Amino acid sequence: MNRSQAMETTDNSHLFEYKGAYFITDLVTPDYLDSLQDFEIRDSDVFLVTYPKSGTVWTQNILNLIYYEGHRNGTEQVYLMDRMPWVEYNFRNVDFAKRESPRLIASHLPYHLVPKGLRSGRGKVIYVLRNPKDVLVSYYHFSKYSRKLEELDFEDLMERFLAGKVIAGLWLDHVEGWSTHRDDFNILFLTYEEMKKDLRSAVLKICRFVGKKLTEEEIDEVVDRATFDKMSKDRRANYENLSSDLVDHTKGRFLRKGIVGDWKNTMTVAQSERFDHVFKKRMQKLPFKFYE
Ligand SMILES: Nc1ncnc2c1ncn2[C@@H]1O[C@H](COP(=O)(O)OS(=O)(=O)O)[C@@H](OP(=O)(O)O)[C@H]1O
Repeated sequence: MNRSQAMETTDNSHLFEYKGAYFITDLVTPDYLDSLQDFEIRDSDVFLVTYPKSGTVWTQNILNLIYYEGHRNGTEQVYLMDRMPWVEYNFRNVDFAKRESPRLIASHLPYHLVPKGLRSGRGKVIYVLRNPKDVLVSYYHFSKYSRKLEELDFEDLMERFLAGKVIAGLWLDHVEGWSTHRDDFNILFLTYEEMKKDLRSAVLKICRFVGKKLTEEEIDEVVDRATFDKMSKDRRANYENLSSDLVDHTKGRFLRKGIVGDWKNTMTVAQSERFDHVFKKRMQKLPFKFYE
């Protein structure tokens, strides 16, 4: 496939298509995405992978609280985006090869575009997913304050979402891809909903998966600092230092509501039915269930 076939713009120029997924035009190039195939993976690397708006920043914070005592006890003032940068949206120009191990890295990449080393079982992946209707609603609010996305009314955005013409591509492809190729990776799946229901258990699951032994008090501290209220006020974790080239801080927040089932406050019955009509069949085959 040549470059012009691989890169097709959507109806808007804010995103471009690359090998079945969509990326923010201003923030990454196809050449850089190509180069990620050979990004060298270390056994100690931990990748947090999500479809956008599924709980990335939340889990980033949890991992940082687990790994860094200074983040946990509040003595270090390092922003999450610097501690755990995005591999494909490298807007802080991080030199990953020079970073000390263990490296914590975030990504929205579909399984087939991540570095080859990760696909052959090196490093660890934590994949967090969320009810796609809540993802859509969160994305809708995000697109209002992001300067890199087109602002659409809800109905139009929903059609784009159902067609997969949004960041990272079709939700079903992303989740299905990671789920069906789980055996290629050293991977832990978590849902946003289980994290909301029992954050402590989710933190313990993550600790076990990455091989970190924290004391009961340290676990309590991680859980406390990862709550929505605490994170909203924590400048290191709430993304309010994000450059105003990227977002208009007067129009929204990364930590918006942080609840399960907010789609019911936004979507009409007809919209929800339309969503189900397109998504339900493939969703039923997934090993994840969303009850709200
Ligand atoms: N601590 C905590 N508890 C509960 N929920 C939380 C928390 N931190 C972030 N969030 C919610 O996660 C949503 C943002 O998703 P992402 O961080 O994946 O966004 S992004 O892809 O990185 O842009 C966004 O969801 P919505 O509130 O529904 O918009 C955030 O509020």
